[in-house]
Amino acid sequence: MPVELSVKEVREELSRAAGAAEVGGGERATLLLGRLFHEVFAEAIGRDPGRSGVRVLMEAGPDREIASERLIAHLYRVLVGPRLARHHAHLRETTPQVLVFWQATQNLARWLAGITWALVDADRPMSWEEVTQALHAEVSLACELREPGWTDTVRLVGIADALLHVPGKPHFCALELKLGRANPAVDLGQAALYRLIAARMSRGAGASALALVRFSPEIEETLISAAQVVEAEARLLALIGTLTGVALRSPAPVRAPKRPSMTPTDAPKQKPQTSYAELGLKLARAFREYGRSIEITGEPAVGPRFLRFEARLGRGVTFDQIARLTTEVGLKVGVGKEPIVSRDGGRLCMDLQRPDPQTVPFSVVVAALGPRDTRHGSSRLPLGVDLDGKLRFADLASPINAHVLVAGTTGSGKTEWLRMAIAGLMHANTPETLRLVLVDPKLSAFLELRRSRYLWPKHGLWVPGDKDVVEVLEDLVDEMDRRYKAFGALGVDDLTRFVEKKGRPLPRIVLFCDEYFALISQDRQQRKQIEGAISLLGAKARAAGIHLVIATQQPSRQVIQGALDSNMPCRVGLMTQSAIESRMILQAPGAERLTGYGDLLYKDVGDPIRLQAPYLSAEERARMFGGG
Ligand SMILES: Nc1ncnc2c1ncn2[C@@H]1O[C@H](COP(=O)(O)OP(=O)(O)OP(=O)(O)O)[C@@H](O)[C@H]1O
Repeated sequence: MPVELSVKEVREELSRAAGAAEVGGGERATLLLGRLFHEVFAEAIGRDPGRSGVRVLMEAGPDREIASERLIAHLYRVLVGPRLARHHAHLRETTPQVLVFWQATQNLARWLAGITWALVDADRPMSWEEVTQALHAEVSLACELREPGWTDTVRLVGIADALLHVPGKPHFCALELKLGRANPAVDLGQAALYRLIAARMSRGAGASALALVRFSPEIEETLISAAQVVEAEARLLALIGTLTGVALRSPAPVRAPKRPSMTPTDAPKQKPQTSYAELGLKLARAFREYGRSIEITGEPAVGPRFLRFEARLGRGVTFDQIARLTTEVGLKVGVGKEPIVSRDGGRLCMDLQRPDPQTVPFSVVVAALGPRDTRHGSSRLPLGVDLDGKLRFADLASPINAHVLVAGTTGSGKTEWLRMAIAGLMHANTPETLRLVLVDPKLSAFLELRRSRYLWPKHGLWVPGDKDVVEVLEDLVDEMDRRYKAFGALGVDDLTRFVEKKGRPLPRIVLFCDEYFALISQDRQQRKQIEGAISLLGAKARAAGIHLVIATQQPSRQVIQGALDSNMPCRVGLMTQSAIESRMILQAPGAERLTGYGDLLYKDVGDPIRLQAPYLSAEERARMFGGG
C-alpha cells in the first residue's frame, strides 16, 4: 500500500521553510473572500445556465470588450452581489479587502473571457455547454511516485482549483487561482507539484502544463513548463521522500507523519524491533541513575505513535517517585515528549514516543463498521485505535456518550478527528438515518461538505457571516420538542422505538462544531443564548436522536465550565498545552504529554484510555465529502 501525501502538506512544509505564516493562518475576512472568489469562479464555469459566465460571454456577440463588460455585470448581479450581501455583517469592517476582492473578480472575468475565446473553435459554431465541458472546477488529482533509493511508493494527491481539458486532446492544464499577495517560492513549489502530477497522469506525454494565475488584484499568470521546473522537481522529490519517511537517508528530520502500509489486521501485530528493546534498557538505566530502580518486563506493546513498556518497581521504590522523574528521564532517553507513566492494575506502564510514528488509515474504520442498517442507521462514533489495534467507538445512543467534547491545542489534530468521526458516521449511515449540522467558525474544516446530501436541510453548514448561530441551536431545540411530541403520540420514548413502530427511518442529527471558543468569545448576550441552548440539548436531546460534538482549542475554566462541563460527559482530549488544561477536560493530567497528530486520551466513566485517531487522507475526503 503506497504511502500517501497531500499537496497541501507539501505546501505547508514549503511555507514553513520559507518562513511564511501561511499554515492555517490568514484573517477570517481574507479567508472568507478567498472562499467566495473560488465559489464565483466555480459557478461562472459551471453548467447552470442562469449562473454560467461562459454562457453570457458566448451570447454577447463578437466584440470582446463588450462581452467582458457583460460578464462583469453578470458576475456582480448574480454571483458576487448576493454573496456580499449575505456576508455583510462579517465584511462590514473590511471595505479595503472587499474592494481588492472586487477588482480581482473583474480581472478574473477578463481572464475567463480570454480562455473562452481560446477554446472556441473558429471553424465551427460551438454552444456554451460545449465550451464549459473543457473546464472543471476543484478536480482531484493523484499520481504515484517511486524514486531510486525509496523504500516505498508515494501516492501524491491534491485538489486543483480548475482543470482545462480540451476535448479530444490528451493533455490538460491545471489551474491554481490565488487571491492576494504572492509567495513566489511556495507558489513555484506548488505549481511544480501539480506539474509533476499532471505529467505522471498523462504518462510522461510531456504535454501537460500548469498555469498559476494570481489575482493580486492584477492578473499575474505563470505558465510552468517541464524545463522550468526540473530543478524544483528534484528538490520536491527529495522533500517528499523526507516528509513521508520513504527516503533511505533523509537529509532533514521527518516533520510530517509517515503514512504507513498498515492494515487493520497487521497494525497491532507489528513485531517490536530490537531498537525498541534497547529503548527499554535505556529507560531502566536512566531511572537507575537517579537511584530508582525498575525492571522492564518483556518487550513493549507497539502502538502507532508510542511504545508501552511494562515494568516492576525495584525494592523500596514507589510509583510517585517514578512519576516525579519523568522529565529528567525523558531528556536522558531522548525521544521527543517525556514518558507518560500510569498504573494498570498492579503494573507500572510507561509510554514512550515511538521514534518511527505511524499513521492509522481510515480503512481501519471502514473495516470495523460492518454493513449498513438502512432503517436504524448507526449511532457509533469512531474514536481511535487502542494498543491492541482495536477501534473504539462512542455510542451516541447511550447516556454516557450522547454528546462529546473534543479539546486540544492548535495543531493537535482536532479538525482531522472531527472529519474522521463525520466520515465514520457517514459511512455507516444513509442521509435517511443521519443528518449533519456543521458549524465551521474557522471556515476551513467542513467546506467540502457544503453540498453534501447528509446536511440537515434546515441548517447544513454554518460559517461566519451566515445568520446567527443561536438560531441554528434554537432550531435544534424546536426539532427536539417536535420529535418528543411525535414520540408521545405514538407512545414511545426514544428514536429507536419510534423508528421500530413507524417502520421507517428518522435521521439522527449530529451537530459538529470545530471551534466553540470562536462562537462564544464575541458577545456576552450571545454566549448566554448559546449556552442556554446547549444546556437544553445536552440534558434532553439524546433520546430524540440529536447530539452535539463540540471542539475547542481553549479548554480553560472560562470556556468549559458551565454548559459544556455539565452536559458533555464524553471527552476526547488531544494534546493540550498544560496539565491544567488536561485536568479541565479529563479530570487528570496526561494530555499535555501526548504527541499530537491525533494521539488522544478518551474518557467517559473510568480512567482515560490512550487511542490513536485514524487519518482521513485528502483523497478519501474528496471522495467521501465531495461526493456527498
Ligand atoms: N490522526 C492523525 N494522523 C496523522 N496525522 C494527523 C492526524 N490528525 C492530525 N494530523 C496532522 O496534524 C495536522 C494538524 O491537525 P489539525 O488541523 O486537525 O489540528 P487542529 O487541532 O484542528 O489545529 P487548529 O486548531 O490550529 O486548526 C494535520 O495537518 C495533519 O498533518
